[in-house]
Amino acid sequence: MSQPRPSKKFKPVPFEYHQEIELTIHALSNLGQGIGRIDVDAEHQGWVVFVPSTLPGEKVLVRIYRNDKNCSQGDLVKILEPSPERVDPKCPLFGTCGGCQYQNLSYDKQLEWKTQQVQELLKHMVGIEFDVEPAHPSPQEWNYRSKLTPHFGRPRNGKIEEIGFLRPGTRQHLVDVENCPIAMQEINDALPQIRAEIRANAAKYKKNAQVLLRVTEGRVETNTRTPISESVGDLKFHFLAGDFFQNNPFILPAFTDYVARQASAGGAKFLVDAYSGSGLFALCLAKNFEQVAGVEVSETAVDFATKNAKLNGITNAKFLASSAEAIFADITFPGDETAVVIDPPRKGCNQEFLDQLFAFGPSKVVYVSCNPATQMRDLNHFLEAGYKLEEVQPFDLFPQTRHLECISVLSKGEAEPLQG
Ligand SMILES: C[S@@+](CC[C@H](N)C(=O)[O-])C[C@H]1O[C@@H](n2cnc3c(N)ncnc32)[C@H](O)[C@@H]1O
Repeated sequence: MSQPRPSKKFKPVPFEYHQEIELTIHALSNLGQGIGRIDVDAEHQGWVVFVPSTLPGEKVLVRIYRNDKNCSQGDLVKILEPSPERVDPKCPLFGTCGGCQYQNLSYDKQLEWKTQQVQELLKHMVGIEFDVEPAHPSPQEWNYRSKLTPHFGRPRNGKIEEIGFLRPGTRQHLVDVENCPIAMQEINDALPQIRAEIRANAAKYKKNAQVLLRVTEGRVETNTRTPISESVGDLKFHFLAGDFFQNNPFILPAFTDYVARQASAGGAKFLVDAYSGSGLFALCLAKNFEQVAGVEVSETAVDFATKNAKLNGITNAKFLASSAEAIFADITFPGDETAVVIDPPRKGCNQEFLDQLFAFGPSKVVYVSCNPATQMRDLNHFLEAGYKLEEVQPFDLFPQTRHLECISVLSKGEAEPLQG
């Protein structure tokens, strides 16, 4: 058998290509990989090695495939001493499919690591030691996702091959996914027929594509332009199947209740919901405020938010189609009596938005984020502008994966104790 050869770019320091080393894993990275440190030689002491599918406390045999400037990357060859927290993954594709990173870790430990990850980001990116609240668990650990978007490549020799998700660490290699244990049962029931239809219509696809499967009222919708609905507590939301809506419905009542409790704790009379989508926070929180304004860039989402207010009999909320960067131009609420909920896309807030927000000067800010790293970057600006960090509460909207939502609560001046 011929020996595997490195690419021309391979840098053979400090390890040779496919060198096997024993390593003890001590932490998880924010990409969900195990992190180990090893003293390689006098020049490379405490050298960091990243290894997917490994857990803290485990002793493992690793095969190195890349050396970077400050660290190396390896593949797991063998677990020499497993962690007591290791569990059997539910999905036979775990480790091959890039969708989940933590199926091999008990759920309690997943939550602990997510909490610790936020704590460490606060230390390293904001420079503060802060007691993060324990991550709020999802009531459902499996079959929770109401949306799945499997990808597929354009046909080769007239045939569509894999329909699924990227392999870990690649941008083009797909793994075929027939069933996904984190997707709702409705999605898994619909998948075989949808996959068969894609393959039967292969000639239609000239480029790489993806298919949407979105659960609504016990069925699956695939047309991104079809209006669908979802209930959160006693409110009903309509939105286009392809537009943004949080995709773990089981945790949403606790998630929105937390935001409501925090936003109203300081006694603000008015609420601004920036990046408001189809009105989730604005409408769930409206009963706690005299007036509410939502701002959102997607005109269809604003139309739905306006209709959702009417549908739920809410009369004190209005929605504006505008970029959040120009959000306060049309807001007449007094800043010191206003709470602001911010829920931006993964890239976080830009400076233009933050400058405007600080000039408006809300008494309270509840910052909801699906990307704690950009949230921590932004928190530095809040602290510089005189806001105080009151509480940081991760919510696990994405069990079995490295993802989480993180809520940071900020107030202007002195923090007031929470009621109730
Ligand atoms: C993470 S989603 C949150 C939506 C809503 N808060 C929810 O939970 O359903 C972010 C939203 O920001 C909107 N968005 C993106 N860039 C924006 C911008 N510059 N100004 C206003 N809204 C923006 C997107 O259309 C999307 O609806």
